[in-house]
Amino acid sequence: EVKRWVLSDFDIGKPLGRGKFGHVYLAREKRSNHIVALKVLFKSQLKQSQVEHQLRREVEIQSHLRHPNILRLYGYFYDQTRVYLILEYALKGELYKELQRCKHFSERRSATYIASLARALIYLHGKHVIHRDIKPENLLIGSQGELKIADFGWSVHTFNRRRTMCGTLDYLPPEMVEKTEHDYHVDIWSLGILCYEFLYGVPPFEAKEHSETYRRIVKVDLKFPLKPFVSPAAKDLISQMLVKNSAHRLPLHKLLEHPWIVQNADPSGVYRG
Ligand SMILES: CC[C@@H](NC(=O)c1cc2[nH]nc(NC(=O)c3ccc(N4CCN(C)CC4)cc3)c2s1)c1ccccc1
Repeated sequence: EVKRWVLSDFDIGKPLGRGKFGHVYLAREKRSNHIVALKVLFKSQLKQSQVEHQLRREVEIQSHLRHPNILRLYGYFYDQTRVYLILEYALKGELYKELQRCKHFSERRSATYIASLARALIYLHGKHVIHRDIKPENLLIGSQGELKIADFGWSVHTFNRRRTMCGTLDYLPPEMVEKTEHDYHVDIWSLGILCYEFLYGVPPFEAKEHSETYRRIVKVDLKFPLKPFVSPAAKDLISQMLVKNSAHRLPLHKLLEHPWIVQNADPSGVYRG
């Protein structure tokens, strides 16, 4: 009984943002007056980059997920030239812009976000899904200030593997940089990178040249600046996640019991400022 959507089912509003292969618009479904985000992707660009299979997987995976910190995908449709994804509207926008505005987040805000993302990843991994692209640009903020993981374009079911990668290198764990096999531990690494960037405002292995970032990642050349002040407990958590041997990274359920999370994360998963 899957509904066949068409563009005329929606009133299109202002453009919300843009990403690879297309734009996302505010939209209202006419019959229900339900506000959604309509992601419009160009078939020509998808074909050119041979990512149609990735988009099919994104839709397949995201449409079956139900979690407060994972952006809902309600449906999709296409016409001659474009593919449309009907997505949950995240009212407070893009996390990376908020991070740019604040420079870096407090320990309480960072811990609250990291704990909610850990719970979302536990849910995902429980469904044998790896997101593989956890970074500020793929995180949105809902109406209550809660984080929503968006853009499952790089997610995979664990039984199949990926070959090529593109986009920012900063979040890649050693095993993906060295193109060895990888599994759900990659998301633990990326969450550690994210925690560092929330607290310091920059990712830990950032460098001018890609080759230098590569070298720092595979070496796990982790340094903690003196400014801004970050507690030893936070550094301890990050150091337990950014571990080269993926099997030795702190498991996500252990992360939720870590003293820094227990003492700083708001139990509701919502940062109220
Ligand atoms: C994560 C990238 C991805 N984006 C989505 O899928 C997206 C899905 C989705 N749902 N809701 C969104 N909300 C917004 O984008 C948004 C942006 C700014 C807003 N504000 C402006 C400042 N103001 C003070 C508060 C309100 C509010 C909502 C987005 S983006 C993407 C990928 C490819 C192509 C397009 C988009």
